[in-house]
Amino acid sequence: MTFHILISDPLSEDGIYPLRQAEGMNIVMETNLTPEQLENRIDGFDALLVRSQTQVTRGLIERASNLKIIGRAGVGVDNIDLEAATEKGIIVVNAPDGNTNSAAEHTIAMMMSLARKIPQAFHALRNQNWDRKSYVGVELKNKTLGVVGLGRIGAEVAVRAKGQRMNVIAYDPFLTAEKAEKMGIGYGTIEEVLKAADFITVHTPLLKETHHLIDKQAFEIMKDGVQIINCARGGIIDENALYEAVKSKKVAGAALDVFEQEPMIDFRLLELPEIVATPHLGASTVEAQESVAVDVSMDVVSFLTTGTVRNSVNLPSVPKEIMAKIEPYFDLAERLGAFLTDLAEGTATEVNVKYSGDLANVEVGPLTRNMLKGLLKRHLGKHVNDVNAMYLANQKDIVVNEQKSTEAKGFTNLITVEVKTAKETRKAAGTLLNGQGARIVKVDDYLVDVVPAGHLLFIRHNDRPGVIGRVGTLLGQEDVNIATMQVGRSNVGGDAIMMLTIDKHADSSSLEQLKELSEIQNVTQIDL
Ligand SMILES: NC(=O)c1ccc[n+]([C@@H]2O[C@H](COP(=O)([O-])OP(=O)(O)OC[C@H]3O[C@@H](n4cnc5c(N)ncnc54)[C@H](O)[C@@H]3O)[C@@H](O)[C@H]2O)c1
Ligand SMILES: O=C(O)CC[C@@H](O)C(=O)O
Repeated sequence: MTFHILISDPLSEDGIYPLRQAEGMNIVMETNLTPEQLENRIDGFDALLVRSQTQVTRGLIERASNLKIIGRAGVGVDNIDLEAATEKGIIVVNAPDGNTNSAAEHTIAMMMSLARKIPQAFHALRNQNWDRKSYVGVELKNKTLGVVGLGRIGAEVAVRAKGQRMNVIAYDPFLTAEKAEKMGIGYGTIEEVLKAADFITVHTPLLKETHHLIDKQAFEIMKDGVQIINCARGGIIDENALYEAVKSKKVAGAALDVFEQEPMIDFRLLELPEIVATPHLGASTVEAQESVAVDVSMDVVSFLTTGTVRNSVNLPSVPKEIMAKIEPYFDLAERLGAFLTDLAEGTATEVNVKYSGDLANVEVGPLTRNMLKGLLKRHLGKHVNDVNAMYLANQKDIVVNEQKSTEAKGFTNLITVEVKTAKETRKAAGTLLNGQGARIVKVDDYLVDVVPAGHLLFIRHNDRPGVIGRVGTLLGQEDVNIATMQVGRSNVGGDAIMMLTIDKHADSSSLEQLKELSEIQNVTQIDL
């Protein structure tokens, strides 16, 4: 089998070694495509690898009929329409750690350039202007650095700033007093940080909540003569507000690596002598580029060949040791979902899944997603997968509830799925028998023992003598061979069920004839 991989932004050749080395990978590197050319090119590719330049829009995703995975060689995924990818069942992976050090070093380099006006002085010197008066800087020592967003990069910047003997104060919604104390830094609300700092550096992702986090009001509460660094994402700082704040001398200087519109940046900003800038170079080191490309290439190979990834953005990652425990149940969960979608009449409105016994102590989200995949696939088609199953269930207004219990009714593990539709509520439970594979052990309130595979007939009937014989005879006449049969009843002469495994799919006329037999209430065929 060959997988087709398109790389649309420049990636380190050493970094894509895991892709080159893996078998069956057809790698196409086209890094100069316009958005229109990319839309025309994408169809047929299984994987797309990008950095921050390629805009992976809904339009592009819609044209990618075969795309399974998008790899972002870097951290920020704001250039990828995550909702559109999730909707289409495309997994998005990134490389969250590979460029942390480079971005932190770049931030410090930018802060020092700003403090000592190095780019401006160099520019003057290049123009043969030996000017020492205009470029008097300030020391970092004993100044306060305000860090907004103390994640991977923010924390590395804080550590390095302390090395410059700066006082560091940070704001991050997840920053605790213990963590701040351990790092030897102060912490406060965003307002407290903005008020206290001589230098401010932002390290949040660009989200709805962080868009223009630093706006006109934010500048107003800062110290006069504050200096600002943005090596995170354009858009966190409102560029118009920054322009005005620099013009009015409220802000003494700003160092920008990222811009609201890249590469078409607002060049007005660069006309201000107080601003130093680089063209999104935070991660542009040999080491970072190799590292992020290796990370993302490894995840792409792993996903295409084994279906597992380490750094998914739109699918919760499950630790390896937990995955090893739950993976054997994936197939059972999916088959239970498929079984119930055939068994229950009407459209599902609520699905309740109960995990019992051994499964009560593990992360079961991936099992629920597999069950939903089985449940939805019948009606929504093959594109339903682990990535979009929960999303699609929400979209279809299906309420999904998970429950756990240590009590498994004599089984070591049990998955019970109850599906409610407008017409009825149906239930099935399955278990994984040690060494013998999966079994459905209960349908509604009847105990059974059926391998959840192949063609099944579930028949409800009145418990009367001769019904089983008539069903067997009719199926024989229709050339449908019965492989196994289970029977059960609520009480003598009451409601009863038959669960048959048959060797081939029974055609609709055979099913109609079965339904017409006396004492038969209902016949459902299930193909697993
Ligand atoms: N310039 C570059 O080339 C470059 C390179 C790498 C990363 N980045 C960017 O740097 C940023 C940080 O990356 P990271 O790897 O440290 O991410 P991260 O996820 O480790 O850290 C982000 C932090 O921001 C915090 N945060 C979220 N909303 C916040 C808010 N409203 N106020 C304060 N804090 C908030 C989060 O809690 C988290 O701790 C991202 O935007 C990333 O895209 C840029
Ligand atoms: O691709 C790049 O060089 C930028 C990467 C950086 O912005 C990131 O978010 O990881």
